[in-house]
Formats: sequence, structure tokens, C-alpha cells
Amino acid sequence: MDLGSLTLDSNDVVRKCVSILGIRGSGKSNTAKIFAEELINAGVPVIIIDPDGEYKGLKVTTFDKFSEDPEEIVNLVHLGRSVDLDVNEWNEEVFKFLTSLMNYLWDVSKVRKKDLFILVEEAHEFIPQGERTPLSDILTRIALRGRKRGLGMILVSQRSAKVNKDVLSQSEIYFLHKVVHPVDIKVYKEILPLKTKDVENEIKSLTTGEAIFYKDGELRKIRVRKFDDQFIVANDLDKVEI
Ligand SMILES: Nc1ncnc2c1ncn2[C@@H]1O[C@H](COP(=O)(O)OP(=O)(O)OP(=O)(O)O)[C@@H](O)[C@H]1O
Repeated sequence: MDLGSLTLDSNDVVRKCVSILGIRGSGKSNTAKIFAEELINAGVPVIIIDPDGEYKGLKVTTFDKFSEDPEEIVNLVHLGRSVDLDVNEWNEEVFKFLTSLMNYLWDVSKVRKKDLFILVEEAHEFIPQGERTPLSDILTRIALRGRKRGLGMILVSQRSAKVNKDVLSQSEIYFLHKVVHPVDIKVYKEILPLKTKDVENEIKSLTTGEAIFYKDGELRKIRVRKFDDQFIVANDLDKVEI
């Protein structure tokens, strides 16, 4: 996986929990998009929970209307297709649908065990700290115990301190873009094995597209390549309604 100044082996990231954090404009969605693009190219499908319609340029099938039956989406993903769930209207119906989709995925993955990722944009909205919902329960279970069923998770958030701490602290791969708020800096201090001053200095120096990469004790500053928007037209497949 070519992410820019960082290369990863896709076999080394599957079934893991990845957290991509940073303030608005720090480049975290671009990083998530590049990460997803590289997974898709490596044959690992991604289910994207996409409240802001930011993932259109990827080779995905977009859904923007949701029935109560998630089977079709899961079958599509198990055939190797990635899907973008354009959930820009967050209402009870969408949350109910996502809950049944994730529960169904959890159940069938016990048998099928196909490697895939669930990418959760605005993760603080779906797996909030200090609040439990049926959706946050199943997403938490997937993040913490999905490995045996082939399930990996990518959490993206600009509100690090508002994402469920258990899930965040159990991530195995971190891309930490710039943050400025002290509560978010505190979260970075809890994640990184650095002295407080060093964390502050590292974060301060980050520009758009730069992040602190942390995995298996390896820690370094990286620059993520920019997503090539030119592919958007070619890859933006028709929206599908089921
Ligand atoms: N690696 C990069 N190299 C160059 N430009 C980048 C890079 N990452 C992001 N950008 C640019 O910075 C801007 C913000 O990027 P992006 O949307 O990824 O940030 P963000 O942190 O996700 O913000 P938001 O929360 O508002 O979505 C965009 O215009 C994007 O093109």
C-alpha cells in the first residue's frame, strides 16, 4: 500500500483497527481515502459510512437509500465490491439500518470470515464516548473483536476526545494529524509513547497532509499523498437503490 512517504503491506493491516484523527482541514479524510483506495486495490473491500459524501472518487458502489434488508449489501461486499453508504441524512431510519447491517455482517462473518474493513467517518457520532446505542454497541464489538471474523475498522474523527476511549485506545494503527484543542492533545499524549513536550512539539509542526504514524512501536512523521480527484468521474459509479 503506497500512502505517500509510507508503504504498508496490506497483509499487515487487515483485521486491525485503524484510527485517523485530526482537526478539520488537517487532511484526515484524504488519508482515509488513500488508505481505503489502497485496500480496495489490494482486493480488500471497504464498507464506508460516509455522512459527508466524501468518498465518491473511490471504486465503490454508492447507496443513498436504505431498506431494512442489509443482506444485499453484505453479499455485494463478500463478492469483493466496496460500498459507500451516503448517510447524509442522519435520522432514526439510517441508524436503524446501519445497526441491522452491522449486526448482520457480524453474524455472517462468523462463518464467511472474509477480510474486509468498515470505515466510519465522523466516528464520534457513531461510537461516542460515554454514550451507548445499539449501533455503537455493534461497532464497538466489531472494532474490539472483529479480528477472528476478518473484520477491520477505520475510525476517522476530528473530535478525538469524543470517540469512545476503549475503542480508540485499542487501535493498532494510528495516523495522527494536527490537533489544537488541549483535550485532543491529551488524547494523543495517552496514545503516543513520548514525553508530553515532545508530543506537543511534534503536533505543532504538522502541516496539512502530514501525520504521526504509530504502529507496533514504530513512530514517525509521514506525508500522505494527495488523492487524485481526476479518477472521480471515471470511478463514480451509478448510485444504487435497494
Ligand atoms: N496529503 C495532502 N496533500 C496535499 N493536500 C492535502 C492533503 N490532504 C488534504 N489536503 C487538502 O487539504 C484540504 C483538507 O483536506 P481533508 O478534507 O482531507 O481534511 P480533513 O481533515 O478531513 O477536513 P474535514 O474534517 O473538513 O473533512 C483539502 O483541500 C485537501 O485537498
